[in-house]
Amino acid sequence: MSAHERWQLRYLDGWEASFRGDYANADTLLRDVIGHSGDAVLVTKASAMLMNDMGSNKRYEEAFELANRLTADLPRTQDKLARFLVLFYVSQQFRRAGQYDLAAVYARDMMQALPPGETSCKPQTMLISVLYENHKLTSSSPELQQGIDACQAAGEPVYSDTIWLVQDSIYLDEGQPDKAIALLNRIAPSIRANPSYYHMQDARVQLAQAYWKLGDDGKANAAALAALAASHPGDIDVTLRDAYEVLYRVAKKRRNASAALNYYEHYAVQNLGHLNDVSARTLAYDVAQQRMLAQKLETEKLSRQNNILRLQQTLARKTIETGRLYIALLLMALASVIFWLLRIKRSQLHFKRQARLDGLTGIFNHQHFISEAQRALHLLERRQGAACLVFIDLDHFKQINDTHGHAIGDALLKHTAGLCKQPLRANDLFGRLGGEEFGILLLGCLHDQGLAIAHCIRAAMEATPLDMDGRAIAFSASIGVASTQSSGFGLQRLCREADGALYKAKRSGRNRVVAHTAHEDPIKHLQPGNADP
Ligand SMILES: Nc1nc2c(ncn2[C@@H]2O[C@H](COP(=O)(O)OP(=O)(O)OP(=O)(O)O)[C@@H](O)[C@H]2O)c(=O)[nH]1
Repeated sequence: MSAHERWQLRYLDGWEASFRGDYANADTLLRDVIGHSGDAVLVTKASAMLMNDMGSNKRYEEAFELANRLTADLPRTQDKLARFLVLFYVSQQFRRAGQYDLAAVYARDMMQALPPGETSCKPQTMLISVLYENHKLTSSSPELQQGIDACQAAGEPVYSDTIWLVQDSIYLDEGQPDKAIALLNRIAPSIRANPSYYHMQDARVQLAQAYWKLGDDGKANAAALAALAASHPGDIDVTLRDAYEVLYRVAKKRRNASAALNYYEHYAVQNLGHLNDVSARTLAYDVAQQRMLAQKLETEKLSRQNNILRLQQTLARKTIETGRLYIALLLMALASVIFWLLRIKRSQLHFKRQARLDGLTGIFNHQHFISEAQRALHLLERRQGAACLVFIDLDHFKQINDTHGHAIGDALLKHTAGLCKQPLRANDLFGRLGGEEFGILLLGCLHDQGLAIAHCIRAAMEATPLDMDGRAIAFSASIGVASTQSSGFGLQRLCREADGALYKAKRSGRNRVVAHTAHEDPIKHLQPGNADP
């Protein structure tokens, strides 16, 4: 057998044990199925069976709690047979507790989805029992005949007998004992053919009651005694109570006081037992309902707490998200501030650089050249280095301007700057001192080296006229040189002496280099191309 088949068999064993009245064994088997089979349908069927057994064993509280669980699970119970069983036993359970409206609802539910092989016989029988106990039937109610027809058509004689016995009780309640006897006689063969302890007892007691009402004390007595004889010792039930009542009344009528007292005592015991049972069932139902309500309230409380927790979590998440958003915004703001600061810094640097440079030639302007030269000389002095200051002034530049125009003059200034740069090293300083005058500070350069560079520049100018659309514009420059070796590191002095040398170069005929010398007659006019010794 497969695992499923083994559990199915275990459930059937439980059912059989229950049917036999072996409730202890049935309890074990059914609980095993409920706890371990893992089969939802079997679990539902076994639970319904267990609940019915509990009811039969007067374990009402457990039975009602199980009933509540089963009814709560009903919407999820899809299997038709399992659902049918649950409804059947639950309806019976609620009827026992006097909850007739609920019991009727479940009995009617049974008819809505009949499982294969089932008819409306059982649900109708259940409904008739409920309606009868709720005093909602008369002997002419159509439900009775409809139920009997359904059960006869379905071949369910036990259930037909149940309905007939209900009808018989109604005849007795309505004061029609002759009809009750006639009906009992009519159904007696069926009851005998399908013996059920409860039906037999019901039939005997109802017969006793009917004969008593008709005044046939002998037959009433005999029927009641037959019911007692068939009962189990210690049984407490409503039929025995009714049987003792008939016996008591007959004995009393016969003025048999001791028998009457004896039967009355039995009657009282049965009646008390019955009443106790009824109140136990009602109480158990109430307790189960209260527990369910308490559980519901607890569940609602937990669910409310869960909702609060969920809301708190959502709030915390939102707070984190908002925090992240703020951080992101802050970072973005910071990034844009940094970006703008960098841009500002860049343009500041650009403007600063622009402010240091000469707009036409791109070399240092006068002011920057002087400040840089000062700084460099200061450093050089500490290192005991040497430098040469070279002043260059274009010759007759006014004339060039006048002859060729101011634009050509500008182009020549740029051309001059380009030529001057050629022999310079990276750390040499070069600036435009104004108009057509340029200054160069040759760093790390001895007097002779400076002179050689100055010659080189002058020669380059002479040899490289400005080319303007094929027109060669010749030009020259006069150059004055001063060296730290003879003039010291003071810029002012250096400038003065370089300027003096330049002046001498101009005065001695231009296009030449003159070096400042410390001798009394330092001026030596150098012819173009000749170096100052
Ligand atoms: N094109 C142009 N001319 C300028 C600029 N700055 C000054 N000049 C001109 O340069 C000329 C300088 O003339 P001067 O100081 O008389 O000197 P020079 O004509 O070179 O004569 P010497 O220096 O004695 O040889 C003036 O005509 C100025 O207008 C400039 O940026 N561009």
